[in-house]
Amino acid sequence: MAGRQLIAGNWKMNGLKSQLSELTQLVEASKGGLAQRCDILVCPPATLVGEAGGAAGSAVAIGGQDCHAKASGAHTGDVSAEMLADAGASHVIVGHSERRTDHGESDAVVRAKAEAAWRAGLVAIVCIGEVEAERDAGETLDVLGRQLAGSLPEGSTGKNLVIAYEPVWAIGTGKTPTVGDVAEAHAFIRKTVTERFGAAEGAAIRILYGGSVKPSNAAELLAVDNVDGALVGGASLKAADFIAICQGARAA
Ligand SMILES: O=C[C@H](O)COP(=O)(O)O
Repeated sequence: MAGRQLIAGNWKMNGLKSQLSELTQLVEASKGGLAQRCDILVCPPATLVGEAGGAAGSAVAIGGQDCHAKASGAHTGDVSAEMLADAGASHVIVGHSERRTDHGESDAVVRAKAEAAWRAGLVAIVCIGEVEAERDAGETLDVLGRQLAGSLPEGSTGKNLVIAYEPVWAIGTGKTPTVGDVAEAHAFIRKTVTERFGAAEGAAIRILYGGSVKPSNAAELLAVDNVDGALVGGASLKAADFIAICQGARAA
């Protein structure tokens, strides 16, 4: 178990400036005591990272949703980890299944992006997870093992890395694995990182669960062994829902 839980919101490609009023409500709740319960992170679209950082102050951490592996250069439309850090981000999600699917990102690309995050001083949130056919074929742990081996850089620690386990079939579908399945996957991830990075870092690396987390199931999922927080998509867009999920965090 890695101490305080981290509840991270991923706004994905949602959010105009008006969405920042939801962040403002979250900041108020954080200052009002929610931050004592868990660490809170919001990853808005890149267009809002700077403004979100200004609104969040130190009450809520701000992260990016992706970064390029290089620091700068001729890569139209891309954003570097250095740019995110410069705008006020402390974290960046890499290897989300939507990036892996929409942009063909391989484990090697994800690993390079995690290293880029570190170069810029950001915490990398590396996403892994099986698709439904792999789950149905009983291949979940094989897939996770392969993705961990390929996506995590050498030198991963509890300070520079967070892992998000997101079964792809549970993302945005309202379907969630059983708590037993979540426990099995997280125990496997813990064992894998402990074997590779040693007992201290293996224990310190936070492993988030993601996929249809909402106020009604958050406390149950967050109580599972080796679940060190949640990566929340749709339900992070409404402050009231996200606050309710944070309130489901296990007391440290
Ligand atoms: O990054 C977040 C995940 O993809 C989960 O999304 P969701 O909560 O909308 O299922």
